Amino acid sequence: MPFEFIKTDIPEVMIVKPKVFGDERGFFLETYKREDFVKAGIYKEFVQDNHSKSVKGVLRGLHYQLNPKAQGKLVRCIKGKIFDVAVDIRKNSPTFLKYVSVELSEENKFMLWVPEGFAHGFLTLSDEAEIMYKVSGSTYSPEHDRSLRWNDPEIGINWPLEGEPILSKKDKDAPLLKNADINFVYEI
Ligand SMILES: Cc1cn([C@H]2C[C@H](O)[C@@H](COP(=O)(O)OP(=O)(O)O[C@H]3O[C@H](C)C(=O)[C@H](O)[C@H]3O)O2)c(=O)[nH]c1=O
Repeated sequence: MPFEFIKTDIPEVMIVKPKVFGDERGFFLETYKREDFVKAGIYKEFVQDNHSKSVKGVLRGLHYQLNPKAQGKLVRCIKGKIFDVAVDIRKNSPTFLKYVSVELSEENKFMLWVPEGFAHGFLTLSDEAEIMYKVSGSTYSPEHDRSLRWNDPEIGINWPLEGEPILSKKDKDAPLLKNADINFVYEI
């Protein structure tokens, strides 16, 4: 099995550890294989691939797209290191507002599966970091794109910050949860 699916404190959120084949030339790894991910319960079709680069201290998030354009994300860091976070924002979920955080890096090659119904964000820990992530469910829909304040005390993410983060205007002005537009409902 080329992937190890590691459970987290939130059942739907998984850390995916790919099998890395190293040799004197470098390395090879499979970064996605539908049959293995379906077996692990990640069955939604991927419809878009994204790639972003950030300098140290950049914090992107917390972002999500509203239903019916919700997105799942399979995130990996191909250069540098990030502190990646998935927050459960599904109303009446037993893990509502709980979050999973994990360091994803060029080194560890770990991936984080962020399902629909979760807000996603990350802090850039290395001088530069590049992430590539597969998106399931819906393609980008600006009308459904939403932000949630990165440091909302109701969520209380313990970001490993060294000073103030570098934020986009959208993220600086993001609403707190109590004012946010969220329409995810937990389904058994
Ligand atoms: C997300 C997205 C953005 N764009 C355009 C819209 C803006 O003109 C520009 C930058 O967008 P934004 O500032 O929203 O990029 P991020 O701050 O990296 O947002 C992403 O970062 C967090 C961590 C996420 O999980 C989401 O994928 C996404 O919200 O790219 C597109 O054309 N397509 C897209 O799918």
